[in-house]
Amino acid sequence: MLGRSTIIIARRLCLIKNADYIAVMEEGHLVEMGTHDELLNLDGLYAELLRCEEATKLPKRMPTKNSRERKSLQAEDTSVSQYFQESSSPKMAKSPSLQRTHGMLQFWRSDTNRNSHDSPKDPSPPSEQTIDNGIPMVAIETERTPSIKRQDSFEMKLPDLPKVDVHRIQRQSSKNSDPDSPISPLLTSDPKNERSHSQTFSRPQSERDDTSSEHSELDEVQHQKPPSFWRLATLSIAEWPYALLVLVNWLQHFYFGIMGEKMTERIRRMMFSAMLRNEIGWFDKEENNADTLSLRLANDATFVRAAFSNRLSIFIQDTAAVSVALLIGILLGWRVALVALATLPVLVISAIAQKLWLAGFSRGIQEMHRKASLVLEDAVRNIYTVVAFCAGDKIMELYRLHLGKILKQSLVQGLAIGFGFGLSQFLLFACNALLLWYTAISVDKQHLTIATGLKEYILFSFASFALVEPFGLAPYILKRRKSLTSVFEIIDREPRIDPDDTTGLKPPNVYGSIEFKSVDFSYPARPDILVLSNFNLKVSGGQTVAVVGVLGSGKSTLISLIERFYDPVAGQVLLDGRDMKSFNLRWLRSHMGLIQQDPVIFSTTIRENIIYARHNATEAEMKEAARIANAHHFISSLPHGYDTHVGMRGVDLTPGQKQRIAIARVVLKNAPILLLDEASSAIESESSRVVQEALDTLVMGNKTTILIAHRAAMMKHVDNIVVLNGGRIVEQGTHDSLMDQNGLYVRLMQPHFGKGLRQHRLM
Ligand SMILES: Nc1ncnc2c1ncn2[C@@H]1O[C@H](COP(=O)(O)OP(=O)(O)OP(=O)(O)O)[C@@H](O)[C@H]1O
Repeated sequence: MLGRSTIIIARRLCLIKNADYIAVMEEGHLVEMGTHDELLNLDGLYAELLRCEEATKLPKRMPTKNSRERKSLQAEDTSVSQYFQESSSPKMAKSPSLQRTHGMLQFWRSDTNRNSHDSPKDPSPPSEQTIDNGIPMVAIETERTPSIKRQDSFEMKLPDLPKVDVHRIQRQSSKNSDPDSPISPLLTSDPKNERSHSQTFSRPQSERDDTSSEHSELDEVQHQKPPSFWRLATLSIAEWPYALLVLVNWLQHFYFGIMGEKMTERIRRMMFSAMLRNEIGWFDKEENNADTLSLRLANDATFVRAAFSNRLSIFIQDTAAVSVALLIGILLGWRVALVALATLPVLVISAIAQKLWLAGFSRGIQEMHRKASLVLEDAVRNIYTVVAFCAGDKIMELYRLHLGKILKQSLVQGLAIGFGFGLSQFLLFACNALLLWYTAISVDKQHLTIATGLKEYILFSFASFALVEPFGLAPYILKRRKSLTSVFEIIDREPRIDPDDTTGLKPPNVYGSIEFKSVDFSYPARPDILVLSNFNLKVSGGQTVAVVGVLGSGKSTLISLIERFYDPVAGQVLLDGRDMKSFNLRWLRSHMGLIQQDPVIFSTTIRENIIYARHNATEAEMKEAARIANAHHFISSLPHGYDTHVGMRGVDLTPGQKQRIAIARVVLKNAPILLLDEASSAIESESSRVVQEALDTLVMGNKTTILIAHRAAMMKHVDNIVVLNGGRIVEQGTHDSLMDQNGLYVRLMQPHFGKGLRQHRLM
């Protein structure tokens, strides 16, 4: 360490003997300083510490030759410790100087042991006035004035409260207790007697006394042996439950965990299939949008698991704990058990009130926070408008207003919550205090021993927690009962149009004639607005009918009614002269090929997307369908061909490519009825040409086709054109006849004209 300043904080003093300076600290003060030799000559704290360190190096316990010698040494120890106990008050014993003295006493004891071992015939301790090195005890006490700590002075200032003479009661209770009873050590055990359990069960005490002197040495030798594994088998009855507890806990979590996982999986599966079974009208509702449903699927099932599986395990555990506690409590002392029972309702009410109180209050604030965050959401969504109108300050002001309201509400609620919470806490502690008070009274009146009293008190303290816990769960379940009911609402709901209904007709042949007979229709989400009113239309089998009209005139609605996504409010939709409702729904839909305005592409491969229509289609059939749809060329040019993944909802494809895949799917399905909702926009011009060619090929067949079209070129090839306005047919005929009429149809066929027309609603 040459050329370097070194500061060592030493715990082993022998390491710093050669240090230039040794500083001895006590309670933050420097009390001694000097070299090793100087400090030894000073014979102060350093010397004392050194002696203690030396003492700890000695063997802790020197073997004694026989029990008589040990007894005599114990007697000496006792006399010396009595000397210290008597000569210093309990408060004084806490002072550091006296602790040091005590450390010296320890040192002296070991020294004595060593001496006794060396010269057993002269076991007498040194004079009471001197210990080791002849340092006078009195001198130590007077030299180092004991510092009185804060808690000492606090204790001294306490009023002289009445105290229960614990020692007297315990002496009496130990006299009264039956040592031969096998239950007594279990029921009256205290930490001091804890080790006596196995002794009690193994052998009566009287026998032990007789043979104690002979066996004590043997016992000692046995105790010094390292415990073997088989010693586990000799655990006493009191110790076995702890081992069992581990096993039972493990089993509880294992089985309830499995049960919970299975339950979650089953509920999710049931919810998912129940959701898919519902009619389209159900999905139109605001509360059943995709985001909400996926959230419900994720959260509600987990909640049911939490409510039933996890809570059930806690409930069973707590019920068992309370029952056992009550039983033991009554066995130990029925009086205290009755008082504990009386306090339980108060505990339960206070716990429930506390949780309901908190849940109720937080709900209001949460709602306010939600409203405030809507301001931000609105601003972010319309950020261009906000920035363009320099409306940032205005939005900020609005948000500040919301926050101000929340602050005001929170202050009021904070006070109320504080009071409610305090009250329920008070009740909790008051019940505890009552129990403790009554236990003390029972001990004082000698209805109970102090050990039993303490056990009863601790037992009921734990039992009250176990009792309150399941009731505490009630508000959680109440609060989330909406989720609980929502799960069963979804699972138990009977769909208005049931795809799993197997009772419907499945005729072997379909001619494909479709008729709308006096149909009134409004969407379930907007029941007051009639989209179709007294609508009549007949499409013969194999005929191609084009439906044109302004935006929102009800064209797509016709297709939805044919597919039975919805049922008419009044009137009938007929297939081959029979009400659509009389057919089996799966059969009906399998005879229709639908291409929607915005084609649906699943996030899988192109192959999977095409064969979605017919899973047993061969490779050749699939490719032929793609060829008819003008899709084979572009698919083959992709690196993975038909096995190309199209990304989420087909984001990797252009709208035209998506449209052609959808057409290929319908071609593959080869259904006798075609329903085409032609996209009027969103297809790039190049793609538009190939898409239109594909559609033209599709329409040219001899299938019944209902086509929502926007192109004049297409209209020339159709058998009948229906012009809709406000849910009514305003014109009908071939292209040429309608052109001659020079009505709405002519205007609609002018490029981009139809979009400017407003529809007339039927109310
Ligand atoms: N699911 C729905 N729920 C409620 N109203 C709807 C629903 N679908 C359509 N509508 C309304 O019904 C009316 C007719 O819609 P429809 O889609 O049949 O018109 P469209 O003529 O096909 O229009 P577009 O050419 O834009 O597709 C419109 O006013 C529309 O807003």
